[in-house]
Amino acid sequence: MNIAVLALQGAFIEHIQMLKSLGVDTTEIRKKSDFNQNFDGLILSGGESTVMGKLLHDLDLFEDMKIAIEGGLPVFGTCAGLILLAKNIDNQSKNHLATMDVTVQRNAFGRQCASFSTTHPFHGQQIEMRFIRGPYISDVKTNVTILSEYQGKIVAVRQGNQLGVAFHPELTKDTTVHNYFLDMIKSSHVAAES
Ligand SMILES: NC(=O)CC[C@H](N)C(=O)O
Repeated sequence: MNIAVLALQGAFIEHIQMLKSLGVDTTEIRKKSDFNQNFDGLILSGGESTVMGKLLHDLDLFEDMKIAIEGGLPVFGTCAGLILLAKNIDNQSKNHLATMDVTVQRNAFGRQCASFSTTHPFHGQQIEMRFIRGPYISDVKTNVTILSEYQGKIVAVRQGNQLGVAFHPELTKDTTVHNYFLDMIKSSHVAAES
């Protein structure tokens, strides 16, 4: 298995380290030609969604990425990565890849100094969740499955090949969410073969 990680800005190194600890190969996406290689899934890390969104355009990666995700490439967005995937952003007019039928509210849990960690269920399993200026998901269409809510706010969702979380699993030692993503990819392979 080989997972591409958008490596322009933000917490991408931590995703790469976690994937390596799970025995998964990684491809860093820094320029358009990196995206032509073969990989099984894509991770969009936390960071600053406005910066990453702009860089995707500047580096001419935007269209290729949007087409690949819409064509079924499994994608996992954490925090700013989730914002990149959202079709609607409540407190901002400009969206980015807009592949996921969710509305997000940026910086919904307060400023950097209001960052916190908690133990909370994700898809029925208690995991450590670390929130750093994270968004929450204020609305989803019926084709979106809610995987976690924290204090009445949706913080993890899945829509087909797309997984989005408002927190930072890559900054903890808990591999549950990454394993969930890897299982999504494995079952999409099985579906494609049968
Ligand atoms: N930790 C994060 O990824 C923060 C996301 C950031 N607030 C944004 O809107 O892009």
